[in-house]
Amino acid sequence: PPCSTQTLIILPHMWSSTRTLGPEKGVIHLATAAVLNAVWDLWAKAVGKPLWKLLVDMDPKQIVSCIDFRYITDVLTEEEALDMLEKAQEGKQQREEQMLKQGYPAYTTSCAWIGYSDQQLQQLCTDALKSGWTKFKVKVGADVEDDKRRCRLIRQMIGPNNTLMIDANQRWDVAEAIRWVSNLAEFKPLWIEEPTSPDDILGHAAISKALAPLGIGVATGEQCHNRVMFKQFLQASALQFVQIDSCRLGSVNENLAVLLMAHKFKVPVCPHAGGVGLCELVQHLILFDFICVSASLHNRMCEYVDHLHEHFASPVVIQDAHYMPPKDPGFSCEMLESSVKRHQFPEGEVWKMHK
Ligand SMILES: C[C@H](O)[C@@H](O)CC(=O)C(=O)O
Repeated sequence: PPCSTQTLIILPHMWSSTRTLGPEKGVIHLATAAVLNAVWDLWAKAVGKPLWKLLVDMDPKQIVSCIDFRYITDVLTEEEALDMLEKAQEGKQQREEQMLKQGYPAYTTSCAWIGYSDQQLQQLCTDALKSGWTKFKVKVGADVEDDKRRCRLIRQMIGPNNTLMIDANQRWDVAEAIRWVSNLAEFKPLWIEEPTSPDDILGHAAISKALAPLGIGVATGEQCHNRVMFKQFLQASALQFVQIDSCRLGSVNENLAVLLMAHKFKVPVCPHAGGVGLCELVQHLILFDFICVSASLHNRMCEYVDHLHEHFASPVVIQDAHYMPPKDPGFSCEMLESSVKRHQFPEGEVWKMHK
């Protein structure tokens, strides 16, 4: 491969040299993550495997060697991680075959962005139900009466047995979040996503405790910048759904640490994928999670949004609301040259059109 495992081990430790610009957060962390994601893409391409298969075929010791355990050994040691991975070897082949056959369950965010008219909601929901979707996420937080109307509309359309989640994108303070979500409890959301600041771990814990009697969980993670924050969210029982992001965390390496910590705390991972290319990348990580870590699909689902896939050389394949495992070698992150050219700032035609 273009880089040995050794390289993937050393690179995370390079981060410590940029600690004044982070550490392990902000643009430095995002940029380092992008470089490492590219290295994982090259490695998978070099061995002719989609990344999920490269990870699944790796020995547990090799997986563990890619993880930086600094700052998380109080909840997950290298020995515990290895033990978990070795235990999950049992049934691995069957789970891989299950994924190849049925794919990984997904939910859609594409029916209910804030600002859609009721007619749009109804049409998009109708079309999604016809395509086999059973899990729907509704954006909330602008106006509580508007949220009630939209959630009522969606719940009426999808029925009582399908799954509804709500997402506030960090809108509220803690008390406001509890009040607002309690007003939406009648629609039985499985989770409230990003109810408050993504940095407020104890705030999430208070919201989680207050909403538990209503059967509503807390989901967060798309803006959670590193494994140390996820560790504390898990320690504080501040979330019931871990929403890893393939580009926010320090690449595959740090996502591996979070998948294992979530498994240790028995908290399901439901990845964030609401931005360009995020579906393409994170599908690899959640396939690895099911096949080699959690071995469970209970309360687990990967986000899907239906935009911008046309810009990728290996766009996601969704069948009956499931992510079908990628077949092309790599991390599915290669963008079409034509798309890159058109969107190149400031000479690309997309920019010239708006002059
Ligand atoms: C586009 C951003 O990722 C965000 O707005 C989407 C989001 O919060 C989600 O998909 O969840």
